[in-house]
Amino acid sequence: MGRVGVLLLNLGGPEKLEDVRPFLFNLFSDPEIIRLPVTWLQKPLAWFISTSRYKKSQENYKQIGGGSPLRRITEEQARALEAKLEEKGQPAKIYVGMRYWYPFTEDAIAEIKKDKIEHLVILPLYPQFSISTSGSSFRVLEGLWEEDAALGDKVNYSLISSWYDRPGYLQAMADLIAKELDKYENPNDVHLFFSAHGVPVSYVEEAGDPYQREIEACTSLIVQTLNRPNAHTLAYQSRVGPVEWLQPYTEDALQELGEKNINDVLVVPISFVSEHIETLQEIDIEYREVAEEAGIHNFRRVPALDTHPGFINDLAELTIESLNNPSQKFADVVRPSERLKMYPQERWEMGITTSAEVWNGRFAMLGFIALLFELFSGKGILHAIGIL
Ligand SMILES: C=CC1=C(C)c2cc3[nH]c(cc4nc(cc5[nH]c(cc1n2)c(C)c5CCC(=O)O)C(CCC(=O)O)=C4C)c(C)c3C=C
Ligand SMILES: [Fe+2]
Repeated sequence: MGRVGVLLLNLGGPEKLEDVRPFLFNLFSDPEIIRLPVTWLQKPLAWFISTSRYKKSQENYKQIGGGSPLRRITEEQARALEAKLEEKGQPAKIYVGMRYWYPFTEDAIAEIKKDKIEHLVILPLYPQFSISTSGSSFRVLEGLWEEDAALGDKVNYSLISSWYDRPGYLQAMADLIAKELDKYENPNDVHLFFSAHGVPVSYVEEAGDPYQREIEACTSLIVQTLNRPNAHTLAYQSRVGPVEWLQPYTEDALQELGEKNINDVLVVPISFVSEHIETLQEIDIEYREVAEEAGIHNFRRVPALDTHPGFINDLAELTIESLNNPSQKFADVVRPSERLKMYPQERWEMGITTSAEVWNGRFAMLGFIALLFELFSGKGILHAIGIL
């Protein structure tokens, strides 16, 4: 076999407070995150949302030390995987490609070309597939392959779309949970609270995203592997915007546990394998407050896998299996139809409803864009009637 590379895909995160706004702009420019009926509105909308959201988001990053640890942890995972592959007799160079911040996926591919890699394993660091995460990174890669015939000719790639059911990963998760459970006075009485990152319902119901199915299957498999008598709940966190996301929402599920007088809750984050803002800030700070208010006073969390040896070993085995077996290609991966509007919600309801708010938002945005246009061009209705 010729030169082997592994491309680890991840979301990326702002490393400094000044990065937050351009990071959010990149995120909301992605049509797999927000899709509008007219493509030319995508960038103005991304500008509008990132501008209105970044201060609040900066406050959250301030609470975790001023930036995301995602790049550092992903690079540590890359080094650990490289060492494990070497140990297993399958040397490979590992690359990190982030979707919304440095090092970008495009830069990783430029390195891969420069290094003359012949076999590339594309491995997203998301255990479950979603159109909004692995799917979005695959789209970027597919575009690069289409643009550059030399890539297709020289780099033989192997795509892994999800791996939530791997026994090594499940065992690593079960080990982490068991270790935390055993720190409680009565481990069997602790309620396990699986918290997954949410996605809008339309992704699953209209675009056919397998994410919810994979999250549910993953939760059941972890519970089976753990093999303890603890009760458990699955809920979805990190909702953004006015549309309906997967339910139950984490805050509602915590409220419900509080009403049932459950005091010992252990949160298990399952959509992501590294510590990041949604574990360190959202769960550890925001949801802890929600839990306290709901009467849950012993609220703890299982740490993310990061460079857990069993997990890294499983990634190495997955890489070797993928090199030896034919795998999926970009065209095999679930994608929404180009015409599908994934946000905001389309169903109309009367009264002060989500739909009404969405339409208000749309009109406000159009008005805002028209105002910007007038300010820059000096032409328009406000000039005509003498207001500007
Ligand atoms: C499997 C994990 C993730 C899914 C699914 C996902 C979907 C998704 N996310 C947003 C909006 C935001 N995500 C943000 C940060 C963020 N998202 C994930 C993972 C998933 N997102 C991670 C790991 C991170 C954090 C990176 C870090 O900095 O540590 C943010 C920015 C943070 C904030 O301002 O709150 C936004 C916004 C949408 C809309 C979406 C599905 C459509
Ligand atoms: Fe997200």
